[in-house]
Amino acid sequence: MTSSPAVRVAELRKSYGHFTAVDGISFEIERGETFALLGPNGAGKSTTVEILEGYRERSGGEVEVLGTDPRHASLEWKARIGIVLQQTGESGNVTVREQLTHFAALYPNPRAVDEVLAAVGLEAKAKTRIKALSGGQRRRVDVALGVIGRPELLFLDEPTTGFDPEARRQFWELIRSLSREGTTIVLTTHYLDEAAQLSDRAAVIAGGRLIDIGPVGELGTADARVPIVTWRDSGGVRRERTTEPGRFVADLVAREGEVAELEVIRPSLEDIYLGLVEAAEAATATATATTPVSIDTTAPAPAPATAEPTAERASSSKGARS
Ligand SMILES: Nc1ncnc2c1ncn2[C@@H]1O[C@H](COP(=O)(O)OP(=O)(O)OP(=O)(O)O)[C@@H](O)[C@H]1O
Repeated sequence: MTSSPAVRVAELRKSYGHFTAVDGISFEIERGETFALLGPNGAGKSTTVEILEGYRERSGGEVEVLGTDPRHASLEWKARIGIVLQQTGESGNVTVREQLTHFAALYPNPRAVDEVLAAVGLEAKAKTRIKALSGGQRRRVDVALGVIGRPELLFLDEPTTGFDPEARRQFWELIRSLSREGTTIVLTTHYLDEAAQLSDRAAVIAGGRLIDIGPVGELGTADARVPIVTWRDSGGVRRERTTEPGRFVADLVAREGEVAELEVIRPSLEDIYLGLVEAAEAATATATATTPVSIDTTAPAPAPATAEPTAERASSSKGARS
């Protein structure tokens, strides 16, 4: 058992032509941690994760995943990693059980197919062909394929998109049980409640830069985390921000007796996240506005950013085969 982190990223950079998608990001993920990567569309999350998975080349910086540079990943290394992609093409004529059985055979120490079927709530659909499943049920197959190989490190990219509320709760339980078994989990999601429920720590990325990182309850400034007490009196709904909500409520009740619609609201991860992203976007806009632009009429026009073909990522199981 080694104590090196599961993931170590130092000054990671990725450019697509002239466009810098990831701009010097550094972080570490401890073994056994559930770590969320948050950020608006186009922030650079998928690019970062694809580099960690070994499906995309980086332009600069250092990356180590389970002690290996993903650039030089072996088949053995790939078998230790599970991947649930944002979108997969898992469809076809085979049944759910056949698909899981087929992929389980590719790993040295797979989970039992029945155990995985139960964990993702697909027992009743085991004999159904994948093409006959609903979108949310197919997503569950994606998750099942990501965990069947008993990965040490599991990447989940928007795992619960299309899940109904019950399926999401069930999925959260699955992730918690994987985490209890010691699996390291890297979660990319736009559902901030999901990140708050599941993650130990989170990183927020915007414009290719890391704008905050820490335990989910400690992101943002202390000021942004100040609770708000709300209640109703004859003048309408009242709100008060206070770092001592208990004392404030005790004083309020001592003064006015029982008050209507009393609530102590702590800013959610979503509130904190939106504040962080807004501040980062405002800082970028200010920096852009104050940077003098010199126009060199003799210089050739810059070439358009070259689009790099989308990295050929595949489900973990395919990764293990290739
Ligand atoms: N193959 C590519 N060629 C050129 N630019 C790309 C390529 N892939 C991504 N980009 C650009 O890099 C930036 C980061 O994209 P990325 O997919 O990493 O963002 P993201 O944070 O995962 O976004 P989302 O939340 O929408 O999935 C975007 O501006 C995107 O347009």
